[in-house]
Amino acid sequence: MVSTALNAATADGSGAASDALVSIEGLSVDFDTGRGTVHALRDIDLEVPRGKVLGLVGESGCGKSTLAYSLIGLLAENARVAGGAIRMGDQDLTRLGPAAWRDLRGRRIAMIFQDPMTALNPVTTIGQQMLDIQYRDDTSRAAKRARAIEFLEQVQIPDAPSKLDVYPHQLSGGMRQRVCIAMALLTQPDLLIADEPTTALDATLEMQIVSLLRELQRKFGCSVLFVSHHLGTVAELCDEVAVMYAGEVVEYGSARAIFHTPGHPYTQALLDCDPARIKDATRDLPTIPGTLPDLRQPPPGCAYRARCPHGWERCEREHPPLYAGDAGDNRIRCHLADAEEGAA
Ligand SMILES: Nc1ncnc2c1ncn2[C@@H]1O[C@H](COP(=O)(O)OP(=O)(O)OP(=O)(O)O)[C@@H](O)[C@H]1O
Repeated sequence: MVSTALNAATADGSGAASDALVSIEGLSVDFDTGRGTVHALRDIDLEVPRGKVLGLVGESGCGKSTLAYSLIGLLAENARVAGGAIRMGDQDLTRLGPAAWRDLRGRRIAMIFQDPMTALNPVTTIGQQMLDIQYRDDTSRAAKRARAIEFLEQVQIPDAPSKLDVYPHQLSGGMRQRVCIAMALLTQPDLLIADEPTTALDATLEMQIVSLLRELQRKFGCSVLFVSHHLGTVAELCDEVAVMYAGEVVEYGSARAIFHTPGHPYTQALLDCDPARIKDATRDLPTIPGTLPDLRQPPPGCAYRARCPHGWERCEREHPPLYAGDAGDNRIRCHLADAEEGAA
């Protein structure tokens, strides 16, 4: 079956009907700074498939968090949507005002953060915070309390009723992140955004949280946007993957295509640098030579050109569109994938 995330960007631009929960269409986001405008997202086309996990990977500074925060209306004050739309149902999220966002956020779209303390109020008990989230529900306090306990049990917190009375600092980091997941799922959102949710945890806890997320995503049927540096975690958890570079999506497709037949030289380089894939433990960890371009002045042509081992003159001159990849269910922003170029 063709991946749902691909339907909006069919090579011929026909935009076949798809089962996307969210369609990001030509989204561009700028940050205004005293030293110029940072073009953090440039013409992003992507779909978050309904009931699946979409992974977002790429080097630090490529725009992953900006994309994630765009989807929940939490961009920094100096951010500006410079173009495009984020469609969810009949709404364009880029046009929502504060009241509409308050209605949507936490109810239909929820987020878990890298540092659970970002989301938890340090001076309020876990129980009170979980009651507060249910303020819209027309149920008794006892029913809300029971639901809070039920969700703490869903995230496998032992002796859940007793945890309602504790403060966040009384829990371990792993337990705090479980509480955040319980709080995020409490309103049964359609979309859960997870921005590096396991980075602060050790490897064992990371795997526990990832398998918990997978189990809960299947149970609740929500869509998940999972932002991570850890390719192994993304491979474990995600159905589809978007690879970002310098504010653009440079490749996307099924996790199978991205990890087994990567088409973009940048995706290949990312995989080559993944510590989990390097068999020879005595070797120094390889890195991708060069640095991200200055996003105040993104280069014309291919943004990866200066670091790419394959680049040629066309890459400097012509910005590559998303071409269909060999895997059949991936799209690649690289002239190497241009079938006509190959045929020439
Ligand atoms: N508030 C801001 N003002 C100015 N520039 C910003 C702001 N927030 C992010 N940026 C810039 O936008 C670009 C994208 O940043 P973003 O945080 O989205 O990347 P990222 O891929 O999530 O990185 P990381 O993995 O380190 O979180 C970077 O060049 C970053 O410096």
